[in-house]
Amino acid sequence: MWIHTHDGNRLYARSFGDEQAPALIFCNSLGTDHSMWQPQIDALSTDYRVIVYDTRGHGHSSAKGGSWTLADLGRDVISVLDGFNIPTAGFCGISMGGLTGLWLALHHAERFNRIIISNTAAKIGNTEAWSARARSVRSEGMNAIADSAASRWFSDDFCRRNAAAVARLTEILRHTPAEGYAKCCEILAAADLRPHIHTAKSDILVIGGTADPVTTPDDAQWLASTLPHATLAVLPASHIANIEAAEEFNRLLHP
Ligand SMILES: O=C(O)CC1=CCC(=O)O1
Repeated sequence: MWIHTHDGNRLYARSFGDEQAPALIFCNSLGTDHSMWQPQIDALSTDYRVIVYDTRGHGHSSAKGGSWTLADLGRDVISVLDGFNIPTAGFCGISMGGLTGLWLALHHAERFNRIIISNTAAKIGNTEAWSARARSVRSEGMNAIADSAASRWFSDDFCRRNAAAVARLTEILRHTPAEGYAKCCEILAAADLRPHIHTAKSDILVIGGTADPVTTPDDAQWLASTLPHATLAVLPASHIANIEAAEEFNRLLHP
């Protein structure tokens, strides 16, 4: 299904499972697409209506307009729910998708009956590095960033044992439109929810990865101790914990 956003973009979205089942919407990380949630689609769509979509600028979704903000990513989630006529849902987002979940907890808490944020932080990385990455993909293309992705996303051991799965995800990054990726880097350069998250009213499950070099276990710990209503789970994984520790991740979502 195509979802039209408030600012003229078009999002590619899919629904799996019984339309009457409780809805759970997933929000992907930078440089990936909806297919990163295949382990969750497989495990959860028997009991949930699983909604996945490609974040703007990624996969089949468009990358129109001037600069974007974290609010645009959050409003896109609401547009997807509205497009499927879903009044309330669970939300699960990873990395940039997790930061989007924090924004939703602050601005649209009434639409979510649970919020799960994985491998994320209230401020991911630093502003200058994201601006430099945006400049680099615009001028050099996606190859360099794709060649180095596996070491940011997965542990060495997981890469050795799961070369095909790792290659699949890094090829998605290689084929992500540079402009869409760059615009999302600029969102991350500007987004900083550290001053605000103490006001969040939602119950939030924070998932970290023991070996995550991007959003570290300390970031997860800080989130869990600063959010007023949070639970922390740290999985044996690097940054893309929903794939590297898929079984444990699914157990947290479907206790
Ligand atoms: O640098 C990466 O590729 C990891 C990452 C940072 C934010 C995000 O969504 O993914």
